[in-house]
Amino acid sequence: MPRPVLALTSGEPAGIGPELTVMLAAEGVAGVDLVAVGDPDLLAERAERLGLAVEIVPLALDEPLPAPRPGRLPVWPVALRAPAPPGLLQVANADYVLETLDVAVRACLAGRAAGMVTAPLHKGVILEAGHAGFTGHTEYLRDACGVEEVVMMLATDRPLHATREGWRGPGALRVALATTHLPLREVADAISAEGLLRVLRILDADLQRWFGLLAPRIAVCGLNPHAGEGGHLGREELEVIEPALAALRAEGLRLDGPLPADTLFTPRHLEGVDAVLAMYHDQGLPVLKYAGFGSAANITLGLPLVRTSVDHGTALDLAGSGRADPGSLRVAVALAAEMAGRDPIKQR
Ligand SMILES: NC(=O)c1ccc[n+]([C@@H]2O[C@H](COP(=O)([O-])OP(=O)(O)OC[C@H]3O[C@@H](n4cnc5c(N)ncnc54)[C@H](O)[C@@H]3O)[C@@H](O)[C@H]2O)c1
Ligand SMILES: N[C@H](C(=O)O)[C@H](O)COP(=O)(O)O
Repeated sequence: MPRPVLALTSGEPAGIGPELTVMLAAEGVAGVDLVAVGDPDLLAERAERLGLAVEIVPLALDEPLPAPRPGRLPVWPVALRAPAPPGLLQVANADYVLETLDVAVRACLAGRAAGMVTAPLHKGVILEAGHAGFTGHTEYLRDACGVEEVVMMLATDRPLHATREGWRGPGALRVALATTHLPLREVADAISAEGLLRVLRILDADLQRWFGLLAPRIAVCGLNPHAGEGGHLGREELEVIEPALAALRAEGLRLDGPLPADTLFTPRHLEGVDAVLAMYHDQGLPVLKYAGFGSAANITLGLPLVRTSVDHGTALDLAGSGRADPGSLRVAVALAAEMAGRDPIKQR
């Protein structure tokens, strides 16, 4: 089987993305043709700063890739708009970051890459550059691919309580989100039965498609403490979540809940569960990151392409220091390669 080509966008240029990219290139990735998307001079500078011997090979999208070897990094070039010293965000480089995503999407949709892996970007600086409404890769890729709904899911291969096979197997912890990046004040209003139907259908379908989990079992969190305490602590469970789950059960989905989130994330309740749907970002992701920060990956479900990402942000405090841990990037690349090899449906 040919090695999958993966496009690795190097992320916010002032953050740790460029140095993680060259770290990975220096150590090499078995079984994958990794092509960075970013500024070749920036990547060369970060490699030199870290004392890494990395041969940067700029290429046009349609040029053949050189034979992969540790220390060689093919790059689909995108030019920085302004110098990018580590740790110092430049509004002028927001368009550079978005262009790297556009190039990777183009490569995937044209069949040049089997998937994309993204190093972290900085949402704030992209908003400051005038891209109103920007909320992250997830929704940007949804729009770039022309689909209506996507789902953010993080998975870790080292869950705290796992006893078995990691993120590939039944011991994995996978947490998907019903809502992503919005102020907490707006969360309750953003949860609708229609939205839950869309999210859970995508989650169910893509756990099968990308993870090979037939008839996955999904545990759904309530929104309120104790899942609303029978309506005394909020009525969203009774009026929104339960009706949506009932409709989906009638379609054959295997759903538990809505369950109190605090006890759902305990070993006994996670037993046999393939994924948890949390109602909002900080209901689900702190648990996931506590269990596996540094060895987890972020996956966008619902896209016509493979996209994985790291479990962390731009870490401006570490940028340029060489102290950032490339563990999550390794996991994101390995998972993207596995997903690309599994997909039986090339296009939705
Ligand atoms: N995939 C993504 O693009 C992504 C993911 C998360 C956050 N972000 C963005 O990153 C920016 C900064 O977010 P934040 O400060 O909340 O989170 P962060 O992950 O950048 O940093 C949180 C803490 O974790 C540490 N850390 C992060 N990555 C590390 C690594 N690889 N090795 C060692 N330590 C690491 C940092 O030094 C910091 O102390 C924000 O704009 C946020 O939106 C992007
Ligand atoms: N919520 C994600 C996390 O905490 O890791 C993250 O911000 C990434 O979001 P995008 O993949 O949409 O950029």
